[in-house]
Amino acid sequence: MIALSVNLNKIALIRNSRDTTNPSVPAHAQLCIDAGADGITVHPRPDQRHIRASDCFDLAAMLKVEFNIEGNPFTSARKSERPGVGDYPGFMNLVREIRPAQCTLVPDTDGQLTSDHGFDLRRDGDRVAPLVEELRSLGIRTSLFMDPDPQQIRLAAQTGTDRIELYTESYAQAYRTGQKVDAVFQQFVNAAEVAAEVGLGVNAGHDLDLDNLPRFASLPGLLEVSIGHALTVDAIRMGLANAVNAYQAALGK
Ligand SMILES: CC(=O)[C@@H](O)[C@H](O)COP(=O)(O)O
Ligand SMILES: NCC(=O)COP(=O)(O)O
Repeated sequence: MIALSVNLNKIALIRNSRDTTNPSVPAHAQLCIDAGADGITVHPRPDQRHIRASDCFDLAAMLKVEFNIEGNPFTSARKSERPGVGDYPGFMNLVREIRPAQCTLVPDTDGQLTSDHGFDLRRDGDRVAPLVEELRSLGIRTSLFMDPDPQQIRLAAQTGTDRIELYTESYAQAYRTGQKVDAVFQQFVNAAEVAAEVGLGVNAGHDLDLDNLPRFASLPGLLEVSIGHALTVDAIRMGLANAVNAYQAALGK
């Protein structure tokens, strides 16, 4: 069964547009869980544009399902520029204190609009491996955000990580345009086969939606998808519980 981890970034984005606690991130996490979500994902960025460090602590205090915290491990602490909002402690400091079930390392720079590439482990593998070792020593399952590149995935195994998360934007784009969907999906199949060969679990995410998910769910060995943007948009139309049910159905569950 492929786990559905709902990313709550966009719930926090709506909240941050006012000085308010509405919508409540923990309350919406509970709605997702009550509707059958298998996990909750957040991506606290240094500018705290959506998920704040405080959200991560609030979620950690109430979640009874897997908590996956995603982010760039090399970000440093940053003072909040917004009155009443706590400072960003730095990604690794946050994860060390919370110790979520899973931590997905993502090579985003601070100013990126969204995540748009996987790790280059030829360049950064020596920096990433010690962090993977530390996180695993804290009992945290690790995952590295990767492009569907077999050579990079082989390098990921050398870091000691438990899993990779395949960055699925190229598949979503192919699906949107109807261009070369089979060929692009085959790249992900090849990547998943290499991951299995080198002993890595396979997660996936970014721009998965109700249209492209059923086909992607046929990926061999897929363990988990984390979905936020499209699911939140669908929830505006059909309600959050119905959206979670629809995504679970799209996963064949
Ligand atoms: C790594 C990834 O693709 C997502 O986890 C990320 O959370 C998207 O970030 P935004 O919600 O800030 O676009
Ligand atoms: N890791 C992907 C994720 O958590 C959500 O990505 P998206 O569905 O918001 O594009």
